[in-house]
Amino acid sequence: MPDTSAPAVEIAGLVMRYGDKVAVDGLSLTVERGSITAVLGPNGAGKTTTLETCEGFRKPQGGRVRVLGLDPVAQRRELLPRIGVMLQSGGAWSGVRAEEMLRHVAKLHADPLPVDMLVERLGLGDCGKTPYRRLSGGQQQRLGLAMAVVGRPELVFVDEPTAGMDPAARRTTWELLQELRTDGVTIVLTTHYLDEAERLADMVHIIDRGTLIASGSPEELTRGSSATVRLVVDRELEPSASDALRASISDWSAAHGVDVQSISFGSRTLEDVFLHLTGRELES
Ligand SMILES: Nc1ncnc2c1ncn2[C@@H]1O[C@H](COP(=O)(O)OP(=O)(O)OP(=O)(O)O)[C@@H](O)[C@H]1O
Repeated sequence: MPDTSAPAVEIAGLVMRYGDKVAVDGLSLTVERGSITAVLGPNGAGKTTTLETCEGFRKPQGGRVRVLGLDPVAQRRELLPRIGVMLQSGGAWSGVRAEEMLRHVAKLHADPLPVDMLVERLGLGDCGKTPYRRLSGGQQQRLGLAMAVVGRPELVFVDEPTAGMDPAARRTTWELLQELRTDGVTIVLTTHYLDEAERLADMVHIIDRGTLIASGSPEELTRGSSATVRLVVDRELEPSASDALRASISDWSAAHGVDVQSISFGSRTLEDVFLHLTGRELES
């Protein structure tokens, strides 16, 4: 019987190397069931390597990984029917037509989602007869996502799901991921897009150089401390208004003996969080 009480993913002290290069350096994190969890980090942070280890494509060189309570390498046959995987690229034969590929994958599953519904939902109708190699990058991504979810998995791993997509395709993809979560599917995605993590994820794990540097909901991570005052107004301020505000705050602070360390207009974002923690920009 599957263990339904175990977290969706448990990673404890994971170490992964390529030769001398340490790609994942003692990473520990947990993914709760039914959540959308984003693993956020810059290029080369170790996101894909971590995902590939969870998917059973790589064996941990140190530490322990459990997915739905199972060892992804030793219990791969048991795990595979319960997870969906969207790779960063590829995953289909170059000459196969998009819809044909999806129907083929659907047939591998006991109770697949209706292919027509997925084709329609992901806007793949126009390119259903197009060979895979002629699809645009965004279309290949959407087909990859459809292939990952067609088997009604409990847990889906998606690597950079919207990389290279136009804004409309990104929105469609986000909506589909949110619908899956509503249906109880757990989603683990990697991204280096801050807005994607902020808009979509219930939980964000920020990793850098193979190590976890912060975890929390987007609200928790961007909240700041009680020493941070955030003023939200209902319209854009003209430059003169922010000058006047600055002057008033400065007068008030002087009168109350408060030392204002910084005033910023606009909110703290995950980019600020990353910069604060690492001293580097995420999307450089
Ligand atoms: N097959 C490989 N051989 C050697 N080094 C590798 C290999 N795959 C990844 N690396 C290195 O391991 C580190 C982590 O790579 P990984 O792809 O896991 O990071 P990532 O966070 O997914 O990056 P990206 O956003 O660019 O995909 C990087 O320094 C990368 O260059």
